[in-house]
Amino acid sequence: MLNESDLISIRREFHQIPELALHEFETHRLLEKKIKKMPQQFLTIREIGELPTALLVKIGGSHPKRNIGYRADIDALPVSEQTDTDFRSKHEGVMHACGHDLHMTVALGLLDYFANHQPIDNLIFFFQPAEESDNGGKFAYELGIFNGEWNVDEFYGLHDNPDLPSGAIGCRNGTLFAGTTEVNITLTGKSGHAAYPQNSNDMVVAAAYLITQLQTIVSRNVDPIEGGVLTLGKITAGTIRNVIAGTARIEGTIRGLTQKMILHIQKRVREVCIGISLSFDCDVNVELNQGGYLPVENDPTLTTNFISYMQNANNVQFIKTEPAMTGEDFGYLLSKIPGTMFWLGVDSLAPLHSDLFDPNESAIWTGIQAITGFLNERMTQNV
Ligand SMILES: CC(=O)N[C@@H](CCC[C@H](N)C(=O)O)C(=O)O
Repeated sequence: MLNESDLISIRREFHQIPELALHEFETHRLLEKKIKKMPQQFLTIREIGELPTALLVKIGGSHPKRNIGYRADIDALPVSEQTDTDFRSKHEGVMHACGHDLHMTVALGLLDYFANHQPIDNLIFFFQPAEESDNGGKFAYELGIFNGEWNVDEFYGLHDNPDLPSGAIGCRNGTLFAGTTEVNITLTGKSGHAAYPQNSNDMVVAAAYLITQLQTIVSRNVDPIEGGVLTLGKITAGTIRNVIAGTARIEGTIRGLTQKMILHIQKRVREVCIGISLSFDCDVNVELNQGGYLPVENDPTLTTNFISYMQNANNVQFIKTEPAMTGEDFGYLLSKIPGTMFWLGVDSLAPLHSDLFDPNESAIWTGIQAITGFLNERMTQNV
């Protein structure tokens, strides 16, 4: 069986080979390599042709009453790692800045445990591509991969949390994560010579005003008690200092804990863009709902059961958490299959998505102990 040192080494292997959504080929191969080293008596590996970097693994139970699913996302982010660790990313411009390397390692630890200790129920592990973008979970579900003998009766999954103590389990009933909408805005004016601004329509200036006005939506049009987020994470405009940019592109994301709030922010984004179009006499094209994620809604019954176990387990530090404005495409799977998403504390000084993100690896072993304990308890229950 894998011990804590083995698992930390595995995490570091994954950390060095981060890959973007739907391009997790090296990661897929490493997952397969690790899984094939485990006892194969109860274990079945399934490839998915239309989603080649995904992996499904079933552990056959001794007296199965249900199929319990566990999901780990496997993709990374376009971030240039700035940590000075000796196992930093070998893929320039790509980093596991959201801790999905740690998610995979916890899942492998669980899989290894149950490959060595046959569970009562069937367990189905889903190593999922494309959480950060491209809706990997929804794509997989719509392929029908959970049909037939691979159906999942209840689904569990975690996300690492840099603000919780290492190894702590955080959770709440109801909404855990926000819903999201990706925002793409293209401004089209008229390019020209830097020395003759009167003959052009400068989209750098229009974009600057647009961003400033968009950032009044949350501060002036949203109930601060309910909250909402509009982040404009990427802007591209211009090619060189002495050419006036005829186009600009802004990419961002909307977050809200209710669909009503998300639609309200979407409406204001469109209205502000119309205003800029008029005031700068330019075309402003707005694309919304690209890759939007549903809020993560925890199933009341299963989550009450999960929280009850974690609150009473001797080896678990449980923390009841507030809703978060992070998105997670696990929200789609939980809209189809009841289950629970929860946090695993990793005590990182740098936040998620930071180029200095550095989770405490002790969380891996602690998390695996807590989750195996919960799953073993769950499989003895007749509800
Ligand atoms: C846990 C986490 O960081 N999730 C991502 C999900 C991204 C959703 C989508 N691509 C968007 O940007 O809205 C997050 O940024 O919260």
